[in-house]
Amino acid sequence: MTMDLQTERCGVDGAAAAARRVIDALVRAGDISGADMAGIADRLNAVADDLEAQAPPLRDRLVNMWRGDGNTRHDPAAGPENPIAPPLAYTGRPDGSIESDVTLGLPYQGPPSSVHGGVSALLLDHTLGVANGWAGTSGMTAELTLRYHHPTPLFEPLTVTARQVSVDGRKIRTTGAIAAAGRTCVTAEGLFIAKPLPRPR
Ligand SMILES: CCCCC/C=C\C/C=C\C/C=C\C/C=C\CCCC(=O)SCCNC(=O)CCNC(=O)[C@H](O)C(C)(C)COP(=O)(O)OP(=O)(O)OC[C@H]1O[C@@H](n2cnc3c(N)ncnc32)[C@H](O)[C@@H]1OP(=O)(O)O
Repeated sequence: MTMDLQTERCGVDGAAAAARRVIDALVRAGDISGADMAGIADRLNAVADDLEAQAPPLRDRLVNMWRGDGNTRHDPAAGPENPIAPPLAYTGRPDGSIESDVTLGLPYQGPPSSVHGGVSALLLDHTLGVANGWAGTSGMTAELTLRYHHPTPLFEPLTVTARQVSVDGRKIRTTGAIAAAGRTCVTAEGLFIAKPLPRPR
């Protein structure tokens, strides 16, 4: 049996998805488009003014972000309420592995038509962390070693996988990979140190 690791949906998801569309469309359009960028900047600033005027105190939002004890919804890799997250949606498997299918567009570009190496590192760091959560022993990333075997393509389905390999005292070792069309593009090995951090309450 597998399990969908996404948490409950809530209202900000729709606005975050729209913001994600805007980011993608802006990067896609650029200054060679005929778009009225000054007018678009005014409209986007008006949206930001509205949100800023209604935002709760930062402390309240932090408490809200860290409610519950499971996966969070705000992180920059899988957070459905964070517009800079693609976002990854995980499936956890009984063998301890987790998997996410994602296609990345121009905002994540590094080399031509390829995923930025730092973006791959972000996605793998987070995915290894979620694999630790799925396995039941989580920690802080102490070391993350990446090997970039082949360019990771934009605009094509990618599979991001991870699994916890061992727990030795406080040291947790976890591996993961990003593959495209069955070809491994990036592999990761992480050392995590178990260290409970209190959630803001
Ligand atoms: C990650 C928690 C998030 C909270 C989530 C809550 C619930 C989880 C539920 C589901 C999970 C879902 C999502 C999570 C997804 C993603 C997670 C994102 C991960 C991150 O984005 S995380 C940010 C980046 N990360 C940091 O910001 C770390 C900064 N750093 C420190 O906070 C400390 O540095 C720390 C804690 C690493 C160690 O500090 P410390 O004082 O606790 O440990 P200490 O020094 O006592 O060492 C004990 C033994 O570990 C060895 N050791 C220590 N560090 C080592 C290293 N670098 N390399 C090799 N070995 C090392 C020592 O050599 C000793 O080994 P020995 O016992 O053999 O002597």
